[in-house]
Amino acid sequence: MAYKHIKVPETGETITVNADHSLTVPDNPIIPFIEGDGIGVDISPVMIDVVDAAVDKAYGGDKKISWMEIYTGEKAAELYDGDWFPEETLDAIKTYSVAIKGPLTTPVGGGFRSLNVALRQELDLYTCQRPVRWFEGVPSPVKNPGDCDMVIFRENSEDIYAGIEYQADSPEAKKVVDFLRNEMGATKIRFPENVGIGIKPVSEEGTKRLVRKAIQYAIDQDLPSVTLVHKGNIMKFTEGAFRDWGYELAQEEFGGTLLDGGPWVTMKNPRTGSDIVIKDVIADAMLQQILTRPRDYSVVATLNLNGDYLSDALAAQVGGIGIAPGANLSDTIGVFEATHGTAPKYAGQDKVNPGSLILSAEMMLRHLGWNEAADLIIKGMNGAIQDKTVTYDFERLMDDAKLLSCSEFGKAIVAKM
Ligand SMILES: NC(=O)C1=CN([C@@H]2O[C@H](COP(=O)(O)OP(=O)(O)OC[C@H]3O[C@@H](n4cnc5c(N)ncnc54)[C@H](OP(=O)(O)O)[C@@H]3O)[C@@H](O)[C@H]2O)C=CC1
Ligand SMILES: O=C(O)CCC(=O)C(=O)O
Ligand SMILES: [Mg+2]
Repeated sequence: MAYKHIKVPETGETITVNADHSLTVPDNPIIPFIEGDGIGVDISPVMIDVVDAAVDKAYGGDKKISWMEIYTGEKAAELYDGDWFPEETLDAIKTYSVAIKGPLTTPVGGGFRSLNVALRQELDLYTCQRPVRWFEGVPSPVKNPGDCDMVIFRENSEDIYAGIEYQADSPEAKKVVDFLRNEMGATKIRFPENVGIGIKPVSEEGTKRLVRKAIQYAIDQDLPSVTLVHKGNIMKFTEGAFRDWGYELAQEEFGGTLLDGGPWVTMKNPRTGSDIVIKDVIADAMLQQILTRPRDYSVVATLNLNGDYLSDALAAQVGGIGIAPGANLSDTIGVFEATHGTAPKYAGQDKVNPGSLILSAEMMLRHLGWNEAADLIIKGMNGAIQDKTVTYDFERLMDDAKLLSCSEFGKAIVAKM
């Protein structure tokens, strides 16, 4: 395909997705990357260097990634005459099936809607998978950070992130308010004359496909529980329905049965025979449970906004969003990205922790089946942290640590592979 600004590497092949959604990965796959805004310029090149070193060391030159830059955000706006979200970026991700991205800026209160959310929606990347684990030696605000070992499955395509919102005083908001009051009998809009309105769609299909992924992950990794996190006591037909559909799915598709009359469900792992409990926790209680009883939680399935909050809260428990990775997944496409944003005050200073994006790449390598290279990244990360050669975010909380720049930390990881 001829692109306007994307340069397809001269060497490299396309990853193919098979009918059963498995991947056929050539030894020299083309992988598109978005550098990202803000600190993207710092962390993306370091991620690429670390991944290249891990792949080279693991396979002695038999495998190699051909990186292909694609554009969204500020760099796209410059290249594509003000188009922040070029169509050919989406085309490239669809063609090459696996991509990785740096963070993208979203203005608050007005301006364009999130490009990150738009990517997830346009490509139907309905699962946001964010593992939360502690690396020995990483400074943490809690006493036993190692007790926190969870994987968040955040629904990534629905909820208030759908962006159906009407500004206060706009004709649209007035129309919706009139409809709600006059046709739906809504009497509890406290200030109907001057109110912004947001709509929160949550569907059975959207919920079940996410919870299915979470339960399947618990089966594949032989984990003891899946916790549905919701605010269903207040938002009964959206968050409450999420819980009910989750329990329903566990029974209908995974042979689960009610535990002591319900609502919790228990099921056998069909692979290992061990018990998996499907349980639920209301979202506010969950935010204290993760601090007081983290060992009770393993896989977490939740809605979009709860998942956003939980991701950063859990990341803080194991050392911060400097090492919080993630993947956005559809059934056929994977776009890997850090949990953090563009941290604009640090942009271009070669200062921040590239760990989140590097660990997102580590997830990407496992997605490709390149586990040997992924293992080397973990080994390198562990080694650099144990040597106390770290970026500012860890150094400021550690005794006797050596402060490294973003790029130096990447080199320290490579040296420890
Ligand atoms: N997926 C994406 O692309 C995301 C994009 N965003 C966007 O990013 C922009 C900025 O958002 P903001 O709320 O400030 O959140 P950020 O995650 O960008 O930054 C918040 C704070 O987190 C810490 N931090 C972030 N990244 C790193 C890192 N790599 N290493 C070390 N510390 C880090 C810094 O803490 P400290 O000050 O303590 O050093 C930073 O000030 C917004 O436009 C937002 O919409 C936000 C989240 C995700
Ligand atoms: O899109 C954004 O700007 C923020 C997204 C975000 O916070 C997240 O995905 O965790
Ligand atoms: Mg977030």
